Amino acid sequence: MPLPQFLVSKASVASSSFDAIPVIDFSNLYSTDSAERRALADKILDACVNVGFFYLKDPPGLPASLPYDIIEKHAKRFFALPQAEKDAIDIHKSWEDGKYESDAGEMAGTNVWPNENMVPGFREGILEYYHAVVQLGLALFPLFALALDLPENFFDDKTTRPAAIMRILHYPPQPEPVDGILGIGRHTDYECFTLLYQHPPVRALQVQNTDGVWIDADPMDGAFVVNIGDQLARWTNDVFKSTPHRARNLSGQERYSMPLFFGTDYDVLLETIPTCLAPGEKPKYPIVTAGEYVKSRLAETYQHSRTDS
Ligand SMILES: O=C(O)CCC(=O)C(=O)O
Ligand SMILES: [Fe+2]
Repeated sequence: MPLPQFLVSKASVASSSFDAIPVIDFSNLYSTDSAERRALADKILDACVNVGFFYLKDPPGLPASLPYDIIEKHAKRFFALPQAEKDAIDIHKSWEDGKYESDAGEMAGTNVWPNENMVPGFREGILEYYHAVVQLGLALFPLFALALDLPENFFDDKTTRPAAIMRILHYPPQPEPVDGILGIGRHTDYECFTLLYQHPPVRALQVQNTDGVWIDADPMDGAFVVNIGDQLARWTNDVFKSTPHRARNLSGQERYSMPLFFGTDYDVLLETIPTCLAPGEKPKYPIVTAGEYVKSRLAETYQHSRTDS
């Protein structure tokens, strides 16, 4: 059997660190034309190898008004509720060890919803949006596979009930540029990839390049931000970069965002994909299941709050 071709030799690896987040047009995401799919996968490969982030622009079937309306109609009303109402569904109270393995289907763990009378239509609106973005995320797996020189169906049997956890985040204006006090400090995501909606016009997200410089990833009309998480980095022996990022709201206005974190089924082994190893190169990471990995990272995150490291 021929040795798999080492993927990085095919990607165009940049000679210097990135200074902008690449924008990729996804209007032909559902194209069945193999040349168009290859061209899209090549752009994804380039972004994942060199940056670990890209803007996913103009996805079919997901109008920019959908997430916009979710924030305007639902999220703003939810965050404006009295603190006691929000405390009742605090994640520290609802998260229980082991719940991540729940067979609930689309959600990992049990969802806890605010009282319908307090935010009418919240649950229905959020679920409609959630399912639309899950469809979008599932359509990315075959393209990541293609980018990695794997059959497009490589992830199919690994994403039969994938982890797809959505958060709705509210960042009150941050008075001072002090890391770790408000906002999210420097971190990497721990699933395969994240699809992030940022509510315009507030700027807050920054991505750290390999020179340590923070590059702005501002909200862009009609575009989601996609970033590679640690699971895909492990799987690809760091050929795909899981790049540190942070969000600091220094705008003086309220900021809202909605990340959706996509992982594989929790029993899937994260073992190095052969196309990601140069001849003679050894895998960097011990093999663990996706579930063990996420569980250990979640435990870390919720024991300590997220702060700059
Ligand atoms: O709100 C943002 O822009 C980023 C959120 C984020 O990085 C995260 O939740 O992991
Ligand atoms: Fe993140």
